Amino acid sequence: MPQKIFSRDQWPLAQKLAAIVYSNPFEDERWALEREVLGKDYQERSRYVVPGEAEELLAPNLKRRLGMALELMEAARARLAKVNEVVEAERIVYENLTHFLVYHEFMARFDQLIEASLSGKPLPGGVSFYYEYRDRQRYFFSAHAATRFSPEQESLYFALYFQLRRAWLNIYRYLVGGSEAICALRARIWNSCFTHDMRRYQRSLYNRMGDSVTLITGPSGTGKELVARAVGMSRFVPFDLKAGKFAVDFGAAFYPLNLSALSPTLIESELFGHRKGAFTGALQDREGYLEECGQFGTVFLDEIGETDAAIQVKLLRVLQTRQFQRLGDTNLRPFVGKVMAATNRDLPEEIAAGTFREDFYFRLCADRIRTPSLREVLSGKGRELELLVQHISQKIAGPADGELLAEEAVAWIGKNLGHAYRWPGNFRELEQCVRNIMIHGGYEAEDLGMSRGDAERVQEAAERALTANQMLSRYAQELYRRCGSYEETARLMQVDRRTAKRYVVGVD
Ligand SMILES: Nc1ncnc2c1ncn2[C@@H]1O[C@H](COP(=O)(O)OP(=O)(O)OP(=O)(O)O)[C@@H](O)[C@H]1O
Repeated sequence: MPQKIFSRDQWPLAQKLAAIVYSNPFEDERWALEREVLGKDYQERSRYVVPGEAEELLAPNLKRRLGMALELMEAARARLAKVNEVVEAERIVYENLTHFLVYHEFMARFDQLIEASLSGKPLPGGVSFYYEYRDRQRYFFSAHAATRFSPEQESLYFALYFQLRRAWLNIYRYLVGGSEAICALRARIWNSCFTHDMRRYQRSLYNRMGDSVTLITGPSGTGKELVARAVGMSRFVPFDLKAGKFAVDFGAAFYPLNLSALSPTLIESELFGHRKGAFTGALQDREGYLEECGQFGTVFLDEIGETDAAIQVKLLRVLQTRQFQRLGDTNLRPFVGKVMAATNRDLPEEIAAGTFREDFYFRLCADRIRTPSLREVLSGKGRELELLVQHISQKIAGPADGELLAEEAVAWIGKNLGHAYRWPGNFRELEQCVRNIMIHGGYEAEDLGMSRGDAERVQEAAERALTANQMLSRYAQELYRRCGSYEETARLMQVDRRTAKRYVVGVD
């Protein structure tokens, strides 16, 4: 007969503490759970955090939760040693809380590994603290046969929690902001790493996520590449027990390729690799990214909406069969990594226009993430603009002058652009705006006055005697190019979506 290891009073608390550990840290429900557990002691967290700020701001209740969990676990451990059979649900919570405690004890050590890898200098000599970590797990797990694990399982847990820490830091490190839109984006990225069910992920999905392609869409300059890096660098990497280190260096396992910047032959050669002599200039055999990236790597196909039909077919085949050939070679080679793709185009619209293959699209969209426009990010309450400008100013002017530059830039933007400015270049434009303010004391916004592009268009209209409809069509095409969606184009033109599309596709 299975027996309980948590007392009747402790059990609800133990369950909730474990649920927090396995919930998405960027979702509101998780914080609601924390509030429930801590009651009047709960401290609100700051959403407005830029990378590098103290962790306590993000997780102000962590110490208290750790204290509570440790107390429960010591009592449960003593009971566990005395029972023959343990209730399964309690065993699971006991295991979950062990991970929670041990992970936090070793977090700083994980951070050292992460920093080293991101700085391009992974620590030599493997992971020295692995056995300390394992022994601390064993302190709790060895209390009963039901919670003892094989060495492989122990190292799997170690690798999973290293992944957890990487994901957490990567998401915060790259994406700045505390608006609803950015918080929702962070939560979405977390799901792309661990799914919405982290217990299932830990049980069975951790080494299957490479099978799902992640597609990132959103207007230009909204951080699609940042998102791709955050997901790609947060993939599961197993710990090699024999070698005493992780199977690959996560910091070197991300392979970005901008498809709009390269010719079709170069794209193929970069992705698929080639045999010596496959084309002029192919002086020796070469591995492509699909091969080089290996099982734990990620190939990021940026600007996927710009690829020509032939490449779309080839990529579709890779995703369907998980095999490919080097250029000029007949051998089929397996592709075992993950693919991510990004575009600012509206792919369903591209499909309707016949420029993007539908079957390819449905191979790409197993997991979709949309990055919000800067206008959307700034539309909520709060001091989001200040926060973003501060982040940018620190980056470009350094710690000594960052603060001052930020104040100057926020004041300038408030006075000259105001809330109505729509930031067509999104985050990238904001960066350039701050730089201009630093260099020239001001910024010539695209929406202010007539930009050179607009002037040229007016001149063209006059010379070629464009009709009003043709003129509108040029304008609509320009808007569509910048924002990538018919909805947004329609909103900016203040017409309905069908009309906007008619102008974009062309009325003459
Ligand atoms: N939320 C954000 N937090 C911090 N930096 C951001 C954010 N969004 C965008 N950026 C910055 O904006 C710039 C553009 O980002 P990125 O290149 O990832 O955009 P993109 O969406 O891939 O653009 P494109 O479609 O033109 O390729 C980068 O310098 C990036 O660091």
